[in-house]
Amino acid sequence: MSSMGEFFMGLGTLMGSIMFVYTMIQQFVPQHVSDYLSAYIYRIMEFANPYMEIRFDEFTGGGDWLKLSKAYTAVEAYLGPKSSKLAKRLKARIVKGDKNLAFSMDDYEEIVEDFEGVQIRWSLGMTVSKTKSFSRYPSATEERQHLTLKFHRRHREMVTTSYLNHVIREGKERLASMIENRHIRLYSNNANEYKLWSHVEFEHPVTFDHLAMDPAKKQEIIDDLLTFSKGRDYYLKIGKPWKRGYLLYGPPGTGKSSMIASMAKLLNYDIYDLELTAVTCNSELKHLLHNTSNKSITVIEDVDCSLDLTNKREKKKKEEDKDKEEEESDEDSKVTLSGLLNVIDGLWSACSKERIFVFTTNYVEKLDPALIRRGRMDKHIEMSFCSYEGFKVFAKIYLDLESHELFDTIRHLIHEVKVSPADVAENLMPKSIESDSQVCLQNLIKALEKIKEDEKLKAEEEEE
Ligand SMILES: Nc1ncnc2c1ncn2[C@@H]1O[C@H](COP(=O)(O)OP(=O)(O)OP(=O)(O)O)[C@@H](O)[C@H]1O
Repeated sequence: MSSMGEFFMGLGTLMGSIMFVYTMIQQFVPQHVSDYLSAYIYRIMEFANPYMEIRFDEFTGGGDWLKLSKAYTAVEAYLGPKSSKLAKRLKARIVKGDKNLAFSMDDYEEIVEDFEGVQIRWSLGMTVSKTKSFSRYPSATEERQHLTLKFHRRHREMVTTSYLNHVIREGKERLASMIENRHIRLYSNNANEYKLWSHVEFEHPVTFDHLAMDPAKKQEIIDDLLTFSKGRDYYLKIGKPWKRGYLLYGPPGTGKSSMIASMAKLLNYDIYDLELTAVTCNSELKHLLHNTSNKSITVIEDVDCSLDLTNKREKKKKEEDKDKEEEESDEDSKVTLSGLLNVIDGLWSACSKERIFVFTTNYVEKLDPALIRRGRMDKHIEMSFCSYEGFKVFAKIYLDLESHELFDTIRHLIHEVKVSPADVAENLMPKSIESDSQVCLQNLIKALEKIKEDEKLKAEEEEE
């Protein structure tokens, strides 16, 4: 390690001397001679420097279309444990859910590791953009990190093949285990004006076990999700992007949001809660979706309320010619149905893997058929009023009861009225930890009888 350090000191002195002499000469020679000399000096310096560099930038792409580099992320993960052992200056942070501090290399810090007898130097640098823009995405465009790998050029072959393969493989393995052990994140696109997405740790305790619905239907959904998550080879074989769309529809309080939370918990995917009304145009929508991660669920809740995405468009189409319709829909909102279809279904959708889209609505009949056709929304799931099976799930969870003489009365009542699972849960839930299960069941019966009575009165009024 010291020999590499000594060499760099020696090399630095030599370069410094050459530059000094060159600066002196420059003052006395004409410009064209100076240009000629600088080209030569550059070549001499390159020749004298036996070390090579490979740089990994934090972001790839250009302008506003930056994407976090996968290679950088893998290298960063690989260097994590090495930094805490080798670096003299470290950054420390607390990772939520972990008792220990996590360490990484500080800015401009270097570490040297030995790989099969070869010394390899890693350093963390920073590029700060000179032009301070006032765009919505300053963090990505103005301050970017890069990791640089330095080694002797006689090891070029080994470093660019076996060493880097080893780095990327180990980094990816570490990333996978970090993702498995970390908390699911809930991202939102309208919480912070300086970031595309802000996130919180998603700590919702609901799982599929808590969902009150027909057990066979629940199992079908679980199987579908698990098959999807293991479907890498299948999607490659059929030549389609690895993505799946779910449409959850049904009245309020039937568990659509709880279903999304359960899906994320089952697959350990992050959730991107996309608030369409906060998106100003199709291009911003594209940018937002381009910056979501693989293994994630993008959710658009109450899609019927989100801009002009309902079958109004279909009706208009019949009445007016196409150009006029496009103009009008542009006036209504900048995010158009075709813009949305393009990001979930077009070429852009193939830029990521293992992605789920979930749309929810209380009014499925209002949606444009183009939005929900099979292939786009692969699975349509009706979340409906509470069934006797649903009630049994709540009774088991809240009261630890699997049977009771009052269950029969409840079975008949639930069959006769339309009551949402949310209402059943609300009325059955014990008012205090000590509440008697008999009392809880009686409360539910009273509530169901009241609903039945109200429905009867309403029907009579409508008849009159
Ligand atoms: N099928 C269900 N299983 C278990 N709990 C449910 C179910 N449906 C509703 N709930 C309970 O009712 C509450 C509201 O449910 P949730 O928000 O998931 O319904 P939703 O269909 O998304 O409603 P909305 O359409 O109004 O957004 C939750 O606290 C949840 O615990």
